Amino acid sequence: MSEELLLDVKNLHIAYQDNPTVMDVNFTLNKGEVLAIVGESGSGKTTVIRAILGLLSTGGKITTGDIVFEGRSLNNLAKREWQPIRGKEISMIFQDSGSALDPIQKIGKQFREYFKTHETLSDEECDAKAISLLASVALTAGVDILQRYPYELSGGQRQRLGVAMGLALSPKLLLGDEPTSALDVTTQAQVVLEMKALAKNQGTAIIIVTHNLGVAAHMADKILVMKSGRVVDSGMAKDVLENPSHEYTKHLMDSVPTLGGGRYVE
Ligand SMILES: Nc1ncnc2c1ncn2[C@@H]1O[C@H](COP(=O)(O)OP(=O)(O)OP(=O)(O)O)[C@@H](O)[C@H]1O
Repeated sequence: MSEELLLDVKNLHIAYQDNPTVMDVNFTLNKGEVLAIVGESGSGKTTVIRAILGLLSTGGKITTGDIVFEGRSLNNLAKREWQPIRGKEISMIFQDSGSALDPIQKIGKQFREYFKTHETLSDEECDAKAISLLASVALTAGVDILQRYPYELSGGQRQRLGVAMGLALSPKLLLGDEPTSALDVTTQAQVVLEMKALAKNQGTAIIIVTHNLGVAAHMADKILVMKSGRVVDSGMAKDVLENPSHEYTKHLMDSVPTLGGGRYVE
């Protein structure tokens, strides 16, 4: 794995309507590396990854600190400066990818439009690329899927589609906000593995937000544990899992039925 620095989050503080919500978050991510952010509901995980993509929800603001992506600060970028970054350099997949898709447009058309916002490709080239991406997330009936509407897919298929779309433009960084938590355990395991393999092939780094330490253990090179807006534990996944320094991490560990995420791959 390359040791080249991709993302440097420094002394990050975020407030909603002047209420401090995220305090003093620091971490780095190298190219191709996978980081999992874990922690209880409301601890600030989503806020951190939304800040990276400049998409804090209403009232949210970075009050101190910096987010540096490939040597360039992402703080205070203008809307037009974000356009070439979102999707192409940094993309995001959500808990329910279906909700991010247009319900009244066929999937093939959505892929074409997505590719064409960043590349000059014919319809046929877009379709071929989409089919190959879909195959890499185990959606092998690609031609048929391109003809369907999002609601015509199962939850697991839609999540796979979300992963394929998130990685469609070979971004350098993929942000996943609980991308598998709405799925049953077996499908979760498969989608996690597919996401990791596809990202690895493209050299894409991942930050995945999850409640589930099993998913984190299974996917991540590094883990960041958040509680009440602060980082309470962080480091290489193996070290954090084998030697948690904070009581809260130990408590999270106790709630994973099979250590090391075994349940997710069996
Ligand atoms: N737009 C907003 N305005 C005000 N407060 C907000 C806003 N969005 C989030 N918050 C608050 O910020 C805190 C952190 O929320 P965040 O969604 O980042 O947590 P999380 O760790 O991702 O939680 P979950 O696991 O439940 O998604 C919470 O207390 C939440 O209520």
